[in-house]
Amino acid sequence: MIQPLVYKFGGASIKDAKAIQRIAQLLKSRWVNNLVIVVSAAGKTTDRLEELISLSFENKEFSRPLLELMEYHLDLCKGLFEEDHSIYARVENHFAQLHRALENTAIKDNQGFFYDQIIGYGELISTRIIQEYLCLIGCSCLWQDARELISTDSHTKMAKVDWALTMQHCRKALIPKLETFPVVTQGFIGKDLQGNTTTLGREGSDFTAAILGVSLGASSVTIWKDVAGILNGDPDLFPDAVKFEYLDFEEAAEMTYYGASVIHPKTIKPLSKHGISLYVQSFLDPDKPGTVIGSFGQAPRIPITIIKNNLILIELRIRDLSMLGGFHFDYIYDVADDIHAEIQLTQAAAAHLNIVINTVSLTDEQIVKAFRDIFHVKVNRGLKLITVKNPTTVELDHYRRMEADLILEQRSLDLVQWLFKV
Ligand SMILES: Nc1ncnc2c1ncn2[C@@H]1O[C@H](COP(=O)(O)OP(=O)(O)O)[C@@H](O)[C@H]1O
Ligand SMILES: N[C@@H](CC(=O)OP(=O)(O)O)C(=O)O
Repeated sequence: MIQPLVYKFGGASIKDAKAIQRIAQLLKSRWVNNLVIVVSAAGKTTDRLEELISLSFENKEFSRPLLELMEYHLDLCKGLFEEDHSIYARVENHFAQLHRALENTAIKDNQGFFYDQIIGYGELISTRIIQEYLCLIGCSCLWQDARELISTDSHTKMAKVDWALTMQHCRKALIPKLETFPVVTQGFIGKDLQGNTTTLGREGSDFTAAILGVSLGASSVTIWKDVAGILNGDPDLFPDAVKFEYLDFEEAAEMTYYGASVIHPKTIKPLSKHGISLYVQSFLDPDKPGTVIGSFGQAPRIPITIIKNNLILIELRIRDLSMLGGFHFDYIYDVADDIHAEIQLTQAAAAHLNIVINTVSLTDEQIVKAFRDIFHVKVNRGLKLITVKNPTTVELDHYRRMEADLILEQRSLDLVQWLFKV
């Protein structure tokens, strides 16, 4: 069989009926059997589901916002299907299940588990709508439950992928289907060995596309976004940002690590390992080339600015006055791993160490407890990290003017990072 192709569409690309019609035309003009279409929840559905989950935890009334979310999906369908189409009953049925799940007090005690059983409904519903609509316009395709493909551990809210099992499932369950029909499946969700739904972390659908791309030995993965490609800064913040035509895997991975939110940070590594090119293209202008991420070697040295908010600075001072050594670094990375915190920056001095992490769901108490055996711990919240790769005097002068709020600066030859109080 010809190598599969993976396309991924995020929430913005399917936020209303017009947007769905646009991506359906994009797909129709590129229609081939061996296409895997990974889709996220429509618009801001996942945010709405998080709000419903919080209401349910607090034993507050959630019927009204749930109804509004259902109305949003039914309205979306009205712009695409005739009144008597079976999709309406299907969507209503999903919402009835969702209502029951939100009421299920038996699983509410385990908050992470409860979250995972509910948050993926957005994807389950959106993929039904997209698959039915594609069939309606003559693009016959199959709906595939991603949980039958992506196998994970049971870690809630950010499960780890079991690559060997996932590859097995993809070969067995997906490849035979792709011989005859393209497949529409969900981003973001998987299943653990007990058969429970798991999730890959917020905005994890890009990662799903990479997992399926690797597991199927795809020829390429294309992520369709509302931007022209990867730019050297977020266009919402830097209107003059320029697009990269080519970007090396390493450079792209670094950008996502420092916080460029255009691609989920876990997406690049597996694709790079298997030499599968990643295309980032605009669903608003699909015929225009976007950015190709691959093995190109050194990228042009233009400044790249990445801004990341809501970070936590943890100041660690060694308790027994010994000097900082390899043991301390091993220790903090192990602890960070245990508490599922990602370290964004470290700065070391003789007997103390500053680390910046991005896990805001941890309380100060949890953070202090995690490190206190070895360190005195101080936690500072709500910080902004600005990272500039290949800085010129323009960026250096600009950010130096914000000195009053500067908490920490770190510089190397081709990278400057500033941590600011917001
Ligand atoms: N370096 C960058 N290049 C392009 N877009 C960026 C960059 N950094 C941040 N963005 C933002 O990423 C957004 C697209 O990502 P996202 O909204 O997560 O897409 P989706 O939900 O469709 O997966 C753009 O609208 C843009 O504002
Ligand atoms: N719907 C999920 C997963 C995702 O990746 O969405 P998007 O592709 O729209 O960022 C979320 O919002 O977290």
